[in-house]
Amino acid sequence: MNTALKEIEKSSVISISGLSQSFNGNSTYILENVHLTIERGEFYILLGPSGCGKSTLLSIIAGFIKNTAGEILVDNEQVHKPGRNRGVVFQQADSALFPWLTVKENVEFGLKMEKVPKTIREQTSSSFIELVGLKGHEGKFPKELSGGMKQRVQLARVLANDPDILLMDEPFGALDAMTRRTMQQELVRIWKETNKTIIFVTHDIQEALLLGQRVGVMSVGPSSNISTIYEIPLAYPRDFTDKEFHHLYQQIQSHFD
Ligand SMILES: Nc1ncnc2c1ncn2[C@@H]1O[C@H](COP(=O)(O)OP(=O)(O)OP(=O)(O)O)[C@@H](O)[C@H]1O
Repeated sequence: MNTALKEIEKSSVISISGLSQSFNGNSTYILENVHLTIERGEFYILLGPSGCGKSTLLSIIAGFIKNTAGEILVDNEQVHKPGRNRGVVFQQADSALFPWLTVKENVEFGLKMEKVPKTIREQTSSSFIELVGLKGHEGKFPKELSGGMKQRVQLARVLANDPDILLMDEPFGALDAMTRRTMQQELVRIWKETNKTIIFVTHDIQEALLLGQRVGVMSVGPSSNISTIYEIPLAYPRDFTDKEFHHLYQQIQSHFD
């Protein structure tokens, strides 16, 4: 391997090569020959039509699913199970949060499992509850919260475990348009404040362009892979009425026409 390539591999936090996936011994691959390199601190979008395999790819990176073929390295180690360096945020906060625990208890759950002392748990939950904008709601139960607030709790709980990488699977897909827009703005702020690496799955081109530094467009399945990668040169906060935004939107849309 040449020196330049070695340098890229060293700085990349995720490196996927020749990855393929089928289920139940089926000869049809859902994902076929996927290559992907993600840099530390990057905000990367996986964009593709429904059913192309976005969630499957994210679950492989999370270590929930073992890939059928190819190689996946996170922090230069082969992935074969979930790890503390990866935190997952799901679309449905309702199934991710514990309904019998308060906001504070939900956020502290992982730390409690790790036997982190109470005072540190409290300091950590308090700072992440503040970061996601839920100060004053610590004692509420999930059923007392709106959809957007529940997603904030899920995010605070994942951040409290301090993973380097956030894997987000259409986290705002179930929210109304206004809440979704607020959450997108908040996520960019939180990403900037925490320097996390984010891989964010969506099928919404506007969302992809509002959030990502790079957008990996997945082809229609089966045998899907990342067909084109767009570098998004727009500064944050992004404006979807911007001319360049509109131009990029149309370029990406043309993959699905
Ligand atoms: N555990 C599984 N067993 C069998 N097939 C599966 C399994 N998980 C996913 N699939 C199939 O793999 C394909 C990709 O599914 P996946 O959920 O990854 O797509 P997606 O792009 O995330 O879709 P959406 O945007 O609708 O959530 C689908 O055809 C799905 O039926």
